[in-house]
Amino acid sequence: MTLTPEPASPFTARAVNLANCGLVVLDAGQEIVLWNGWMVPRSGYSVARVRDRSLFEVFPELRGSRVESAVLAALTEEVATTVPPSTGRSPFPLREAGSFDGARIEQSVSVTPFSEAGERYCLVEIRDVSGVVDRERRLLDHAESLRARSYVDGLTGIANRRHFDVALDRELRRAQRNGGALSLLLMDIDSFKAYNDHFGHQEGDACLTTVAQALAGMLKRPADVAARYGGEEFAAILPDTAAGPARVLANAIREHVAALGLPHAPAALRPHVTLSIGVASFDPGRLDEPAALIEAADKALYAAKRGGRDRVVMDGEADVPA
Ligand SMILES: Nc1nc2c(ncn2[C@@H]2O[C@H](COP(=O)(O)OP(=O)(O)OP(=O)(O)O)[C@@H](O)[C@H]2O)c(=O)[nH]1
Repeated sequence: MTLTPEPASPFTARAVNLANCGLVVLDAGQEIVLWNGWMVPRSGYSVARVRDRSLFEVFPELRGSRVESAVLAALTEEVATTVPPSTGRSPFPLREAGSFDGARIEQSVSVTPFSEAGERYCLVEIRDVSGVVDRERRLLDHAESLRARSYVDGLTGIANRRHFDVALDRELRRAQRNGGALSLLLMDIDSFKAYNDHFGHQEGDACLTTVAQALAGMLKRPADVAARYGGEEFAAILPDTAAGPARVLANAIREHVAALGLPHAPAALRPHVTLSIGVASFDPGRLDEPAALIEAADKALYAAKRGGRDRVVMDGEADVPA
């Protein structure tokens, strides 16, 4: 099985053929002088097929690859190189033993120069790292899905508070830079304690989810963010939206939620679930930091509650007595 410049002892040949990786030795002319048993079923080439042929004649697609550079560096400069698995194509057209139409195995290739009896050679070791690469891929996918989930509210499926904080900061900076508009809506389900007390906490959760989805459905622009701000409180970040259009949208959201006709508790103001909404808009020098904007929207929301609920109050109207 093994091909060497000098006949290998049966003991050495057996060990080389048992190695759990591809072992290929090239002479100074890049011709194959050793091809171990691991290579045969994975490449489909027997020792006889590769004998005295250049590695690059056997595998023309290696020309111009990192493996060719590594072989040249080893044979001309005696430099050892490891070619790690890459996200692109694996260098050698090797497949699982016995499967010639399956996927290429992922490979880590090292090329090491050595001299023997005044002749220069290089040893090419090819390891099957498919398992490791596969695990890494799955870990990356998992990390990505965890990252995505960490920005989503587990109950309602809309953005969570963390997402809201990041988005508000980003959009405020953008508004600062471009001198653009930005509005923030803070929304609270009216008399939600009564809802929970009457229907139970589970029904309360279902109601929160329905309202959250209804809110998200009302925001049409890609940069708009609908978020669960806290318990039964929601927020909407509306980039490029001045106070006037924000009021119109806030009223549309309020009406849309009311029109869902979700039955409310007898103790509530209306027979159906309603929202109170506070609106504040980016105002350079006054409301240009997240905390200030949130405080203004919260004050407006509080005024909406004091004013009788099921209404929209704008920043600035908040000080008007109910
Ligand atoms: N089911 C459910 N209830 C929640 C959740 N988070 C907060 N709540 C409830 O929401 C209710 C909020 O009540 P309050 O802050 O007293 O306000 P309210 O009854 O909505 O009254 P107003 O806001 O003044 O209209 C509390 O009973 C909380 O327990 C949640 O995740 N699920």
